[in-house]
Amino acid sequence: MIETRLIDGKAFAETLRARIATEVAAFRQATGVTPGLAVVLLGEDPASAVYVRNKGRQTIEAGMASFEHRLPAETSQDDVLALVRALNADPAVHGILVQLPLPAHIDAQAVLATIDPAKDVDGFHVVNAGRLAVGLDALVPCTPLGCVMLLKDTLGSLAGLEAVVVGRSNIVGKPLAQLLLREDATVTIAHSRTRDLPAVCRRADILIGAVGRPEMIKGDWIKPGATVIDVGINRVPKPDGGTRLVGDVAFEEAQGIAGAITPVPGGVGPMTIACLLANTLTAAKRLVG
Ligand SMILES: Nc1nc(=O)c2c([nH]1)NC[C@@H]1CN(c3ccc(C(=O)N[C@@H](CCC(=O)O)C(=O)O)cc3)C=[N+]21
Repeated sequence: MIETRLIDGKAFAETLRARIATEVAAFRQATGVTPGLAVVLLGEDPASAVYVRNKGRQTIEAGMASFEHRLPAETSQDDVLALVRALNADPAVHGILVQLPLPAHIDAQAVLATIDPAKDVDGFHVVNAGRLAVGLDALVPCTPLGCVMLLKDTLGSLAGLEAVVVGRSNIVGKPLAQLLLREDATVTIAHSRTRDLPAVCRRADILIGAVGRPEMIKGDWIKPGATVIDVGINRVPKPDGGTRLVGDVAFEEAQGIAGAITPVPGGVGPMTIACLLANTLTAAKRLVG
C-alpha cells in the first residue's frame, strides 16, 4: 500500500492567478491597456451560472475587465453571431468565451468559427486547434493546459511516460493528447468503443479521466504509483436528498494505489479558470504588442 499524494489544483491555481495579476499590472502600466474578457452565456444552466460567476470575480481580481453577456436561451443564431462580430471588433475585448453547450437550435461550430482566432481564449476555433496540432503558437484550451501544468509540477519531465486519456472530446481529450505529445509522452486516447478499457488504463503512468461519467474509472484500473488527473465534474444525488460533486475516477478506491491524484472539487476546475485568465493576458499582449 502506498501513500497517495493529493494534487492541490486549488492552491496551484491561486498561485498562478497571483502571478497573472502581477503581469497584468505591469502590462497596464506599460501600455495603458486593461486586458478584457467577454463571456457569452445563453440560457440559465445552473452549473454554468456558478462557473460564470467564479470566472467574472477572478477576472476582476486579476486586474482585468469582465464583460458578461447573458442572453435568453431562445436567442437566434443570427443574434449570437452578430454579438460575436461586435466583440471581435471591440478594442476593449481581448478574449471571447462563448459558454458551451449551446441550445440545440444554435450551430456551435458556426459560432466558434466566427470568433476571431486571436481572441479565442478557449482555443476551440479550428485555426487554434490546427496550430496546436502542427506545433505552432496557439491559444490552447484551458482545461488541457491546466492538466499539463499540474502534471509537470507533479512529475517534472513527462518524456517517455505512458499517458492514457479516457475521453476524445474536442474541448479536453483531443487537445490534451496534443499537449502530452508536445511533452514527449506516449499517448493513447481511449473512448467508449475501446476494447478492454480497464487493461488499457492499467498501462498508464499518467491516467486522465475526461468522459463526464461519475466514478467510472475504478481503483483496480489504476497502475500502482500512477499519476491520476480527474477532469470530470459530475453532480450526483446524496442519500439525504442533496447533491455532491464527484469526478470520473472513484477517488476513495484510488487511495493507496495512485501515486498522486487530483480531487474534485479543488483539482482541475480551478486550473481551468486560471488558464483562461492566462490566455486572456496572452491574447491581449499579442493584440496590443
Ligand atoms: N466555452 C466554454 N469553456 C469552458 O471552459 C467551459 C464551458 N464552455 N462550459 C462549461 C465548462 C465547465 N467549466 C468549469 C470550469 C471550472 C470549474 C470550477 O472551477 N470548479 C470548481 C468548483 C466546483 C463547484 O463547487 O461547483 C472545482 O472543481 O473545484 C467548473 C467548471 C468550464 N467549462
